[in-house]
Amino acid sequence: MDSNDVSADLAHVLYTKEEIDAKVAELAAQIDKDYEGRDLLVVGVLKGAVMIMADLARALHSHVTMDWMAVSSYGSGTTSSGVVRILKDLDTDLMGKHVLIVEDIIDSGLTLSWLKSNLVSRGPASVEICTLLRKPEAAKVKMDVKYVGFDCPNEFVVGYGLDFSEKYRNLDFIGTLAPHVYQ
Ligand SMILES: O=P(O)(O)OC[C@H]1O[C@H](OP(=O)(O)OP(=O)(O)O)[C@H](O)[C@@H]1O
Ligand code: HPA
Ligand SMILES: [Mg+2]
Repeated sequence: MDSNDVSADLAHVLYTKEEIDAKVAELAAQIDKDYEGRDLLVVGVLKGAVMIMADLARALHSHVTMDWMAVSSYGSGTTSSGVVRILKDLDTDLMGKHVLIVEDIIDSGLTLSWLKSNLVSRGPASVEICTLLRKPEAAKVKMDVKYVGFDCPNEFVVGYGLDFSEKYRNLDFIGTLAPHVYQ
């Protein structure tokens, strides 16, 4: 095998490109329906949400504007520190806007629960959450999430925006990392 082949670092494929594409189309159709007649601001959470944002935004038929926020709670490890830092704030004033936060994953839920209350405090008309993945067994806080792609196993996952030490974000599928990579 090519020593540069990333597939050697993966234990299992959880969601193929085709499964992700179908799920994103499903989420977009539901969002279009729910926000019919309303302008929507989609907020992508850098960097993990780049792939889902790009694909979801293109699948939406509603009028949307896009903005980005960068927060970090993981650094280079595999567990959340719980300390959320804003690395880049929004350029948009949220007052009176319908906001949809778009995330790649809800793991402990600490990042999004902090982010949601931060955005709610800015006076928007509404704030909802769309996440491609959620780990129900890892939840440390209870959160109301309107749009969920897949409930996934409580394992460290990579691909389609999700990284381990900044690697594997570019995979077009999602898989679990082989233990030898992080142990
Ligand atoms: O539910 P939680 O346990 O808080 O974890 C989820 C968050 O962690 C990851 O971001 P990370 O901080 O690794 O930054 P990144 O998006 O740049 O990879 C992921 O993209 C979510 O934002
Ligand atoms: O399982 C994960 N993989 C990659 N990044 C993450 N951030 C939170 N959970 C994860
Ligand atoms: Mg990360």
